[in-house]
Amino acid sequence: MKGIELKEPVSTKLQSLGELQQTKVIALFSLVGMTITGLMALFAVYNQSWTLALSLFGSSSIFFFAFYLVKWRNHSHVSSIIITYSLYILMFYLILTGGVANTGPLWISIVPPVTVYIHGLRKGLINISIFVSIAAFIMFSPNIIEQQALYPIEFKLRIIYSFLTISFLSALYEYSRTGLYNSALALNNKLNYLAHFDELTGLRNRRSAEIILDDHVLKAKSGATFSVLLCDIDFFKQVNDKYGHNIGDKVLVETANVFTKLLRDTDYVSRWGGEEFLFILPDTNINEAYDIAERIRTAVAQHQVSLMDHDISVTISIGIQEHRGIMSLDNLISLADKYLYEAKRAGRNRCLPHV
Ligand SMILES: Nc1nc2c(ncn2[C@@H]2O[C@H](COP(=O)(O)OP(=O)(O)OP(=O)(O)O)[C@@H](O)[C@H]2O)c(=O)[nH]1
Repeated sequence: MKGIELKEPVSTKLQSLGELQQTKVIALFSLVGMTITGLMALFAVYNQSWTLALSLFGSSSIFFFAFYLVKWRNHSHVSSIIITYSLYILMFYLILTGGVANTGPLWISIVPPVTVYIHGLRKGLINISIFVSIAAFIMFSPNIIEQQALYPIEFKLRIIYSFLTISFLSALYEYSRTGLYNSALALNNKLNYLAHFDELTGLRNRRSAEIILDDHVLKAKSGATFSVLLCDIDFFKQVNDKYGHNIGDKVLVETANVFTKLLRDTDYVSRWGGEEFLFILPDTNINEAYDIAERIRTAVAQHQVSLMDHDISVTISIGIQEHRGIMSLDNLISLADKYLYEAKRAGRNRCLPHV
């Protein structure tokens, strides 16, 4: 049943905005990575550190490839994997060789923010733990390769301490960032829901019904038929006056439930106003619409709303109108309203016109 189903999925807009932003950041990371390693490579050439220059140029090309993938091929996931792991390999290389004047390990502080942003908190922390274990192993193990850089123990310890502190701060930042993002997403869902649905009954609201009506009026130009039922609860003011507004609300909710249970999969029902409801019945002529209206009217009249000490029931009046030819939306609704008014005048608890 389409009674409580959204035409376009909620939250997708904000979600895709978030994905778009992440794609942009991945592109930016790869661009910055490419530029920095490129500049460092030039600096290494200037210093005649040929192996370092070659590795940095290699890294710069990999970052360019990651940039190409995200920018022109839309492969942001592959690109993010390339950025992360080529960054790790470059860092291990800098720790191992010392980079320029044994300052290579200083660069590992960029690993935590990049990792948690790209991989999220859980996967990011796992990656960081693996990274720091390997980095510590390289720094603290006896020489793995011949030209391995040697660092004073105080330097190695402080590099690890500062790395852990930056990891903690990055995780904290990512935690609050995702928390805020999720609250914005939930709020967006709620606003989107309220823009299309009535909070009390859960039915579509008038705005949503008007969008569907516009669509059907347009389709009717190419020969499609549809009908509307404008329905109003009889003497509803008396229900409020006698039992109070809260019971009045309960009656509205239960009446809405009766409606949704009776609808066909293709039909729509909306809360048009206070105690007024509008049904849209696609591919339905006036005769079929009358049968449906009668079924709805009878079901509401037979339904008992259970209160603490007794039950109450209400009746409804319905004005029916089939869309014909190039009838405008206003014309369609005002004709349905005219029949509803006649049904009220004729004694209520009825559907008009008779067919
Ligand atoms: N409980 C409750 N009452 C509502 C809500 N919206 C509108 N109403 C009430 O619906 C009543 C409508 O009253 P009227 O327009 O006089 O119509 P009626 O008493 O139903 O009489 P007829 O339509 O002529 O049969 C008013 O008392 C409104 O306050 C709502 O969301 N909750």
